[in-house]
Amino acid sequence: MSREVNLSVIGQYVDYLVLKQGVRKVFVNGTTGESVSLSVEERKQLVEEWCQKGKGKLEEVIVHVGCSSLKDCQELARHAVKAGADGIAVISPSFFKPPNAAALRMFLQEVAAVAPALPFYYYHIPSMTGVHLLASDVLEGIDEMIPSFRGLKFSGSDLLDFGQCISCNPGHWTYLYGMDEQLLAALAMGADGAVGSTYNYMGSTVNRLLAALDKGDLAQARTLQFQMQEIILFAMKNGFSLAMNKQMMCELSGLPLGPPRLPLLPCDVAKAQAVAQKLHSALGHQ
Ligand SMILES: CC(=O)N[C@H](C=O)[C@@H](O)[C@H](O)[C@H](O)CO
Ligand SMILES: CC(=O)C(=O)O
Repeated sequence: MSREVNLSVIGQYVDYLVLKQGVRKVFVNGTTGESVSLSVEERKQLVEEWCQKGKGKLEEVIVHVGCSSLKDCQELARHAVKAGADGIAVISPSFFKPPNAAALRMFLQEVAAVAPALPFYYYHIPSMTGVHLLASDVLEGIDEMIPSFRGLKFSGSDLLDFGQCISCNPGHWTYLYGMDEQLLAALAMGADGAVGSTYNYMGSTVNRLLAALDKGDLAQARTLQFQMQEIILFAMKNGFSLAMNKQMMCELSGLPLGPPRLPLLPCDVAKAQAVAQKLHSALGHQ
């Protein structure tokens, strides 16, 4: 049961994101996209489909090209250039873990070097990689090593580390925060934007949060963050997982996005439906 990739729904999914959620920037083949469970060939096909179907609709397509093998990362980075991606991102390898921040920087440098014209991001997600290096240590001196380095996708809860990453900005780095339940705190710290699994169905909510903050309406931004927290906490109490997130994406988009691939197991549909119900009531729909 290899659970095949279904390329045919991507065009419709782009329309759903743009029209229903107001999401115009995507991060392809990341955690939610189960990139590490896919073959290099499948990842290439997905990138081509997203870039083609997103043309004229999406503003930015960042492609995650991280793998255990540096060679595979490089192949995917070269492919992302050809496919027309706007940027690439890389996680730390996690079976053989980099022994220190310098080793991870060297790994990132070797990937970035084959696609020097593409903006390059380090994707920090210690809960998944088990690599608990400080992101701020990884960033030390990275500007000189990787001229295309443009920033960080930070999916961790350590706002001390995140703050230190922001305070060392040479001026042209972008910070994307990836813990949806505490985005507002990260924005206060200086995050520029957000990438997260729940924005597949709370994209419009997070857009309202960002707009409220831009207007200086902190009370409204808090209200929206608390609503998002209520939904995420309810999901957590029901066993939130990548599989549940994917089922939520099916429920909310109405598209057959399918179950995850092994070793993950599908989520109980009734649980995802209960979370979807919670989402509607917390956000005041219906
Ligand atoms: C560890 C993890 O999967 N992080 C995701 C993004 O990177 C988040 O979007 C979380 O799924 C979300 O914040 C819920 O905890
Ligand atoms: C959600 C997210 O950040 C990812 O899929 O990588």
